[in-house]
Amino acid sequence: MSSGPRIQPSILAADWANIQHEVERIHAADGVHVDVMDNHFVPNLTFGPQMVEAVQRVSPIPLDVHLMISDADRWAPGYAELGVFSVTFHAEASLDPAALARRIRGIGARASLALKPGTAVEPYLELLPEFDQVLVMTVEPGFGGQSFMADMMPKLRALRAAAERHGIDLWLQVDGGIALDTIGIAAEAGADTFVAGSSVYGAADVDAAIAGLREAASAAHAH
Ligand SMILES: O=C(CO)[C@@H](O)[C@H](O)COP(=O)(O)O
Ligand SMILES: [Fe+2]
Repeated sequence: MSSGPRIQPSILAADWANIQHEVERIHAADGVHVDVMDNHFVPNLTFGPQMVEAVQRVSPIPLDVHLMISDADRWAPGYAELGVFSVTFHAEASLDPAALARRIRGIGARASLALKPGTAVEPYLELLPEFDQVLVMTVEPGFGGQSFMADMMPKLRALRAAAERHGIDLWLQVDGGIALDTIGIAAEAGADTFVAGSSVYGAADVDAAIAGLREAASAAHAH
Protein backbone atom coordinates (compact mmCIF):
# COMPACT_ATOMS: atom_id res chain seq x y z
CA MET A 1 0.00 0.00 0.00
CA SER A 2 1.13 3.54 -0.75
CA SER A 3 2.53 6.00 1.79
CA GLY A 4 0.24 8.88 0.71
CA PRO A 5 -3.40 8.91 1.77
CA ARG A 6 -4.69 5.34 1.50
CA ILE A 7 -8.22 4.72 0.24
CA GLN A 8 -9.92 1.45 1.17
CA PRO A 9 -13.45 0.94 -0.20
CA SER A 10 -15.72 -1.13 2.04
CA ILE A 11 -17.42 -4.10 0.39
CA LEU A 12 -20.31 -3.65 2.79
CA ALA A 13 -21.68 -1.30 0.12
CA ALA A 14 -20.81 -3.61 -2.82
CA ASP A 15 -22.97 -6.07 -4.76
CA TRP A 16 -22.28 -9.34 -2.94
CA ALA A 17 -23.71 -11.43 -5.76
CA ASN A 18 -20.77 -10.27 -7.90
CA ILE A 19 -18.03 -10.00 -5.32
CA GLN A 20 -15.14 -10.86 -7.63
CA HIS A 21 -16.16 -8.14 -10.08
CA GLU A 22 -16.71 -5.73 -7.18
CA VAL A 23 -13.16 -6.13 -5.84
CA GLU A 24 -11.65 -6.09 -9.32
CA ARG A 25 -13.26 -2.79 -10.19
CA ILE A 26 -11.61 -1.02 -7.22
CA HIS A 27 -8.10 -2.10 -8.30
CA ALA A 28 -6.98 1.56 -8.15
CA ALA A 29 -7.63 1.63 -4.40
CA ASP A 30 -4.99 0.79 -1.79
CA GLY A 31 -6.92 -2.03 -0.20
CA VAL A 32 -10.37 -3.51 0.24
CA HIS A 33 -12.06 -3.10 3.63
CA VAL A 34 -13.95 -6.20 4.73
CA ASP A 35 -16.53 -5.75 7.52
CA VAL A 36 -17.16 -8.85 9.62
CA MET A 37 -20.22 -8.48 11.89
CA ASP A 38 -21.56 -11.14 14.26
CA ASN A 39 -25.00 -9.77 15.25
CA HIS A 40 -23.74 -9.68 18.84
CA PHE A 41 -21.01 -7.05 19.08
CA VAL A 42 -23.08 -5.03 16.60
CA PRO A 43 -26.77 -5.39 15.66
CA ASN A 44 -26.00 -6.59 12.14
CA LEU A 45 -24.67 -9.74 10.51
CA THR A 46 -22.39 -10.07 7.50
CA PHE A 47 -20.07 -13.05 7.01
CA GLY A 48 -17.23 -15.02 8.56
CA PRO A 49 -13.86 -16.49 7.65
CA GLN A 50 -15.02 -18.55 4.67
CA MET A 51 -16.24 -15.48 2.84
CA VAL A 52 -13.10 -13.53 3.78
CA GLU A 53 -11.00 -16.38 2.39
CA ALA A 54 -13.00 -16.28 -0.86
CA VAL A 55 -12.51 -12.52 -1.22
CA GLN A 56 -8.81 -12.93 -0.45
CA ARG A 57 -8.55 -15.50 -3.26
CA VAL A 58 -9.91 -13.15 -5.95
CA SER A 59 -8.85 -9.69 -4.75
CA PRO A 60 -6.14 -7.87 -6.73
CA ILE A 61 -5.51 -5.59 -3.69
CA PRO A 62 -4.74 -6.31 -0.01
CA LEU A 63 -7.52 -7.12 2.47
CA ASP A 64 -8.08 -4.90 5.49
CA VAL A 65 -10.38 -6.94 7.74
CA HIS A 66 -12.52 -5.05 10.29
CA LEU A 67 -13.82 -7.44 12.92
CA MET A 68 -16.97 -6.20 14.64
CA ILE A 69 -17.28 -9.35 16.72
CA SER A 70 -17.34 -10.28 20.40
CA ASP A 71 -14.54 -12.35 21.91
CA ALA A 72 -11.89 -11.10 19.51
CA ASP A 73 -9.22 -12.93 21.53
CA ARG A 74 -10.71 -16.20 20.38
CA TRP A 75 -11.51 -15.41 16.75
CA ALA A 76 -9.12 -12.75 15.40
CA PRO A 77 -6.04 -15.00 14.97
CA GLY A 78 -8.02 -17.23 12.58
CA TYR A 79 -8.53 -14.27 10.26
CA ALA A 80 -4.81 -13.46 10.35
CA GLU A 81 -4.13 -17.06 9.35
CA LEU A 82 -6.03 -16.51 6.08
CA GLY A 83 -3.07 -14.41 4.95
CA VAL A 84 -4.88 -11.07 4.92
CA PHE A 85 -2.90 -7.82 5.05
CA SER A 86 -4.40 -6.38 8.22
CA VAL A 87 -6.68 -7.51 11.06
CA THR A 88 -8.56 -4.89 13.07
CA PHE A 89 -10.31 -5.91 16.29
CA HIS A 90 -12.25 -3.73 18.69
CA ALA A 91 -10.69 -2.70 22.00
CA GLU A 92 -14.11 -3.25 23.60
CA ALA A 93 -14.10 -6.92 22.50
CA SER A 94 -10.68 -8.01 23.82
CA LEU A 95 -9.53 -8.78 27.36
CA ASP A 96 -5.88 -8.15 26.46
CA PRO A 97 -5.45 -6.05 23.29
CA ALA A 98 -1.64 -5.97 23.49
CA ALA A 99 -1.40 -9.79 23.72
CA LEU A 100 -3.83 -10.21 20.84
CA ALA A 101 -1.87 -7.73 18.71
CA ARG A 102 1.31 -9.75 19.36
CA ARG A 103 -0.45 -12.94 18.21
CA ILE A 104 -1.73 -11.28 15.03
CA ARG A 105 1.71 -9.89 14.21
CA GLY A 106 3.28 -13.24 15.01
CA ILE A 107 1.06 -14.86 12.36
CA GLY A 108 2.21 -12.25 9.85
CA ALA A 109 -0.68 -9.76 9.56
CA ARG A 110 -0.68 -6.13 10.62
CA ALA A 111 -2.40 -5.61 13.97
CA SER A 112 -4.98 -2.86 14.23
CA LEU A 113 -7.06 -1.60 17.16
CA ALA A 114 -10.54 -0.12 16.64
CA LEU A 115 -12.30 2.29 18.99
CA LYS A 116 -16.06 2.84 19.01
CA PRO A 117 -17.19 6.49 19.23
CA GLY A 118 -17.87 6.16 22.98
CA THR A 119 -14.48 4.61 23.77
CA ALA A 120 -11.76 6.93 25.08
CA VAL A 121 -8.34 6.71 23.47
CA GLU A 122 -6.22 7.56 26.53
CA PRO A 123 -6.03 4.03 28.06
CA TYR A 124 -4.52 2.74 24.81
CA LEU A 125 -1.87 5.36 24.12
CA GLU A 126 0.88 3.47 25.92
CA LEU A 127 0.07 0.28 23.97
CA LEU A 128 0.53 1.86 20.55
CA PRO A 129 3.95 0.29 19.80
CA GLU A 130 2.16 -3.10 19.77
CA PHE A 131 0.02 -1.93 16.84
CA ASP A 132 0.46 -1.07 13.17
CA GLN A 133 -2.81 0.83 12.88
CA VAL A 134 -5.60 2.33 14.97
CA LEU A 135 -9.11 2.67 13.57
CA VAL A 136 -11.10 5.60 14.91
CA MET A 137 -14.76 4.89 14.17
CA THR A 138 -16.54 7.99 12.91
CA VAL A 139 -19.96 6.31 13.10
CA GLU A 140 -21.46 3.79 15.51
CA PRO A 141 -20.31 0.45 14.05
CA GLY A 142 -22.90 -1.80 12.43
CA PHE A 143 -24.14 -0.08 9.29
CA GLY A 144 -22.96 1.80 6.22
CA GLY A 145 -24.41 5.09 5.03
CA GLN A 146 -24.37 6.93 8.37
CA SER A 147 -23.18 10.51 9.01
CA PHE A 148 -19.54 11.32 9.81
CA MET A 149 -18.94 12.29 13.46
CA ALA A 150 -16.55 15.25 13.38
CA ASP A 151 -16.34 15.18 17.18
CA MET A 152 -14.02 12.15 16.91
CA MET A 153 -11.19 14.35 15.56
CA PRO A 154 -9.56 15.00 18.97
CA LYS A 155 -8.91 11.23 19.19
CA LEU A 156 -6.95 11.36 15.93
CA ARG A 157 -4.91 14.30 17.18
CA ALA A 158 -4.12 12.49 20.44
CA LEU A 159 -3.09 9.35 18.51
CA ARG A 160 -0.91 11.28 16.08
CA ALA A 161 0.87 13.05 18.95
CA ALA A 162 1.36 9.77 20.86
CA ALA A 163 2.69 7.97 17.77
CA GLU A 164 5.24 10.74 17.29
CA ARG A 165 6.21 10.53 20.96
CA HIS A 166 6.72 6.76 20.57
CA GLY A 167 8.56 7.28 17.27
CA ILE A 168 6.43 4.68 15.45
CA ASP A 169 4.90 4.53 11.98
CA LEU A 170 1.29 4.07 13.10
CA TRP A 171 -1.39 4.21 10.41
CA LEU A 172 -4.46 6.16 11.53
CA GLN A 173 -7.61 4.90 9.89
CA VAL A 174 -11.10 6.42 9.91
CA ASP A 175 -14.26 4.52 9.05
CA GLY A 176 -17.80 5.82 8.66
CA GLY A 177 -19.28 8.62 6.59
CA ILE A 178 -16.07 9.29 4.64
CA ALA A 179 -16.90 11.23 1.47
CA LEU A 180 -15.58 14.22 -0.48
CA ASP A 181 -16.92 16.69 2.06
CA THR A 182 -15.57 14.91 5.18
CA ILE A 183 -12.29 13.25 4.21
CA GLY A 184 -10.36 16.53 4.48
CA ILE A 185 -11.53 17.04 8.07
CA ALA A 186 -10.13 13.63 9.05
CA ALA A 187 -6.90 14.11 7.06
CA GLU A 188 -6.27 17.44 8.75
CA ALA A 189 -6.70 15.79 12.16
CA GLY A 190 -4.05 13.20 11.31
CA ALA A 191 -5.81 10.31 9.52
CA ASP A 192 -3.90 8.75 6.63
CA THR A 193 -6.03 5.69 5.87
CA PHE A 194 -9.65 6.11 4.81
CA VAL A 195 -12.45 3.57 4.58
CA ALA A 196 -15.22 4.59 2.21
CA GLY A 197 -18.27 2.43 1.53
CA SER A 198 -21.21 4.29 0.03
CA SER A 199 -19.13 7.16 -1.38
CA VAL A 200 -17.17 4.71 -3.58
CA TYR A 201 -19.58 1.88 -4.40
CA GLY A 202 -22.49 4.31 -4.65
CA ALA A 203 -20.66 6.47 -7.20
CA ALA A 204 -21.39 6.35 -10.92
CA ASP A 205 -17.65 6.31 -11.65
CA VAL A 206 -15.77 4.31 -9.04
CA ASP A 207 -12.28 5.24 -10.34
CA ALA A 208 -13.15 8.94 -10.22
CA ALA A 209 -14.54 8.55 -6.69
CA ILE A 210 -11.32 6.90 -5.45
CA ALA A 211 -9.11 9.50 -7.18
CA GLY A 212 -11.27 12.36 -5.85
CA LEU A 213 -11.06 11.10 -2.27
CA ARG A 214 -7.30 10.67 -2.53
CA GLU A 215 -6.90 14.19 -3.90
CA ALA A 216 -9.13 15.74 -1.24
CA ALA A 217 -7.18 13.97 1.53
CA SER A 218 -3.81 15.07 0.08
CA ALA A 219 -4.96 18.67 -0.27
CA ALA A 220 -6.13 18.80 3.35
CA HIS A 221 -2.99 17.12 4.65
CA ALA A 222 -0.79 19.73 2.97
CA HIS A 223 -2.41 22.52 5.05
O1 LIG B 1 -17.48 -0.58 9.65
C1 LIG B 1 -18.33 -0.01 9.02
C2 LIG B 1 -19.70 0.18 9.57
O2 LIG B 1 -19.78 -0.40 10.80
C3 LIG B 1 -17.95 0.55 7.72
O3 LIG B 1 -16.78 0.01 7.18
C4 LIG B 1 -18.98 0.93 6.70
O4 LIG B 1 -19.01 0.06 5.64
C5 LIG B 1 -18.69 2.31 6.19
O5 LIG B 1 -19.68 2.67 5.29
P1 LIG B 1 -19.89 4.20 4.83
O6 LIG B 1 -20.15 4.99 6.09
O7 LIG B 1 -18.61 4.60 4.17
O8 LIG B 1 -21.03 4.13 3.91
FE1 LIG C 1 -15.58 -1.02 8.73
